Amino acid sequence: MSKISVTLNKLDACRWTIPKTGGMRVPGVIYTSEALLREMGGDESPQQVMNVAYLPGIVKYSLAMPDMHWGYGFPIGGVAAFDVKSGVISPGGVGYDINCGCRMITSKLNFEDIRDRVKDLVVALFHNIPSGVGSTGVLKLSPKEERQVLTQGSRWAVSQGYGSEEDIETTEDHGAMAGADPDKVSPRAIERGRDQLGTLGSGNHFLEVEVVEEIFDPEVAAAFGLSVGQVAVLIHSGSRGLGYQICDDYLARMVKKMNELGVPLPDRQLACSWLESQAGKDYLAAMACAANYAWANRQMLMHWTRETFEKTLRKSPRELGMKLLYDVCHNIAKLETFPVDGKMMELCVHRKGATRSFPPGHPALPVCYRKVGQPVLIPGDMGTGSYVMVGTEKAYQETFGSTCHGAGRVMSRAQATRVSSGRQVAREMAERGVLVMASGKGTLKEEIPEAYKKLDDVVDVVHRAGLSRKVARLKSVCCIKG
Ligand SMILES: Nc1nc2c(ncn2[C@@H]2O[C@H](COP(=O)(O)O)[C@@H](O)[C@H]2O)c(=O)[nH]1
Ligand SMILES: [Mn+2]
Ligand SMILES: [Mn+2]
Repeated sequence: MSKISVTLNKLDACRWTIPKTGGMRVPGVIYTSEALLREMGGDESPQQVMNVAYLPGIVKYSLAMPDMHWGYGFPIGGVAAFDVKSGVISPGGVGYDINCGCRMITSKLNFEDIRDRVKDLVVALFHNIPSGVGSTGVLKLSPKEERQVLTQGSRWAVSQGYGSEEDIETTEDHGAMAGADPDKVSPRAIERGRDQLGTLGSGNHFLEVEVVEEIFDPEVAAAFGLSVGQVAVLIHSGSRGLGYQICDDYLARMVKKMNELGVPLPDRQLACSWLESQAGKDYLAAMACAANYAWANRQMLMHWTRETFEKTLRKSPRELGMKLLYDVCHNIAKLETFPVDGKMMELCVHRKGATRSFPPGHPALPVCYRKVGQPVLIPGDMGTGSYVMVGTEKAYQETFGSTCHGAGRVMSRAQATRVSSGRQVAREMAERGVLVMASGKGTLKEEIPEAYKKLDDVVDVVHRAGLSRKVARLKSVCCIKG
């Protein structure tokens, strides 16, 4: 990567701009705060915001959210939109874990109902939800079944008895992205996807039981079915080895053809293809397959979560009332329409570690949320919990309908492991009132809360900037990690 120094000009309390210099086609805009910027130290993600601005067809600006940190090519927390006619698509702008995302399940339970059963719950969840590096699930898909998963997404899982029609209604894109073509997925990726459906993954992926601690917006909270003291579950997982392999395959194909693009780029990791080229179309069709796999995956994980609650607490589905609040993706590229300079424009919006944040009235929202806006799920770390926010008109106008996706790392995994050397992380978490279990030997050390920015700080920025509004804060009670 060529080294260029980054000039950051403060625009207002929440925004810094990077002026257009060199080969940049648009300026950069970073949503953050003085404190978060200071904490980032030497992280090279502002440089990456600049690099993304070199890509052909980019519209308005190259954006980053306050949870930003270094990623492959594009920063994590990055958002960039490209004209579908003159722009490109880049696998590094989506990320290796295609359609990594979160889903939240609300319940009729109050913390009092589980207070004495938290240990039983975490043990049962850990036992029933396969997790860890390369973990395999209970299914070994036939080639025909896997093609169905890749094209039908959540609907395939529901057709097999994992959940209900109602779950599909409250999943982004109804849990299936159009245009998925399994013929654009390599045999190696298909092989990797065969036995990993219904598995959580490793490290940062988790399944967490949480309790609603504070409500900020009573009207929206009521529409989302949230109240203080209520028990909810947050699941964070993605497309497993299949998505990783698709990203890797298409990066290799696009890197090989970088010269054909005819546009000098500051970083090979920005490998991309014209949206109208065969490689661009093939990547979109393969990416949609991975997105659908991830939705089916989270649907199955949710099904086993419901079953685990039923068996452990000896309650019926009706008594538990475990309802899918919403499922959002935070690593994706989507063809969407936005106003640009007073005209509606067809764009390919890359959200890499960024969440869609659509406003009230948007036709893509389920009818039940159309009056209030899209639920936005923002996890923090295993010792903290998460926020539920709501999408806004400001995000629609300013950030191609996007907001942050989490707290975002401040330490690499290696750094976190060094810092926590000799510490009993599970015990520390228990002292904070969170029971944690992990598959990976080093996972808890890599995932210490200090490895992430403070969730309150990140959420404050997007709330003050108007990119999404606070609805509720939830506290972790127990968590299983990969
Ligand atoms: N509530 C929890 N949040 C967590 C945990 N581990 C990570 N995180 C947050 O999730 C996002 C996900 O981002 P990704 O880029 O890794 O997909 C991350 O930024 C953290 O803020 C957890 O155990 N519980
Ligand atoms: Mn992921
Ligand atoms: Mn993720």
